[in-house]
Amino acid sequence: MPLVTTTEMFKKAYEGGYAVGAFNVNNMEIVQGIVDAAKEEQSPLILQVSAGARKYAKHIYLVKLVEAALEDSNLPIALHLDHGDSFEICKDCVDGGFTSVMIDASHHDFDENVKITKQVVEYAHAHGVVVEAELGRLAGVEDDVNVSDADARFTDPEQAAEFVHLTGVDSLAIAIGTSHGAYKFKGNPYLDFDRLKKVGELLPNFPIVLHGASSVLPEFVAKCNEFGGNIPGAQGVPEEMLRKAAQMAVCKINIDTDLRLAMTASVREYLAQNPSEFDPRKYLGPARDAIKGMVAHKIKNVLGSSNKL
Ligand SMILES: O=C(CO)COP(=O)(O)O
Ligand SMILES: O=C[C@H](O)COP(=O)(O)O
Ligand SMILES: [Zn+2]
Ligand SMILES: [Zn+2]
Repeated sequence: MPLVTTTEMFKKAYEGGYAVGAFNVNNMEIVQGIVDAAKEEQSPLILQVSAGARKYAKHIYLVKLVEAALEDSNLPIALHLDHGDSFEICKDCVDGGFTSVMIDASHHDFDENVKITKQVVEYAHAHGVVVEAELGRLAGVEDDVNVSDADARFTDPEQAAEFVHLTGVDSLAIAIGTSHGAYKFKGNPYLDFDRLKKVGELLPNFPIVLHGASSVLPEFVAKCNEFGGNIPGAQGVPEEMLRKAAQMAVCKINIDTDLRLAMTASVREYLAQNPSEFDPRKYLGPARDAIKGMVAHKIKNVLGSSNKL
């Protein structure tokens, strides 16, 4: 089966009250762990690549890994650019075989965001590629995504509706309280579900995307800290809230931090317990298994996308 766009996936997810997981990929073990889990669960899948991933692994290696995953799994897989910050990077990915791109011009003002997004939509649609955009700002800190808490702004529902109509975008990432990384909430977790509901009412049948949706699973944080790590006070989005969002207008749930934590916890544990081992396959194998287990859990118990091919 060739790569697919997200159009059909989102239509089914919207109607079925579940979400499709979009997992960030950076190397072979991560791709294999995710795809093996999706295969076991017979789930549709979005594999997404950030600018940082393209810098780390090179575009061509990631595309070839995903092509291998397609052949190996026979699943409907979309290959998506995560947080493209310019027309040029989106064009590069459209030309380079992706079936979906995100133009994140949310750091610009509304009119400029509309203008850049429209330009990407025009080019992508002419090449059979779908487009995700972002309105509102998420808080959080990661390599190529760095917005201070003070900058974070929740999405205005009326503006979201206007933005979608003006740009012709296929899906929209909104800010309702999630953030990137492992430190999402200082106190009790809170997501603005009334805002999400309003967006859903103003944009019927339109797929919404939730970024910063890792739940920062306590077992992985504890394992990292037990075996020499130092990530105190990490906190993610409770899985109960993700389930609720998936039943509403959210059709795509982005997960990266949980992959990083699963992998790092496993590598730390293995190396601490086997100090004389130095064969990378010995610690990357279990790390791949840890990713597979975590992703299978998400698909089955959180996203609800098992057996939805
Ligand atoms: O939104 C993300 C990628 O775009 C990932 O979010 P997390 O940091 O919560 O995994
Ligand atoms: O949203 C950001 C993703 O987690 C990707 O992070 P990255 O830019 O460090 O690859
Ligand atoms: Zn953004
Ligand atoms: Zn994101």
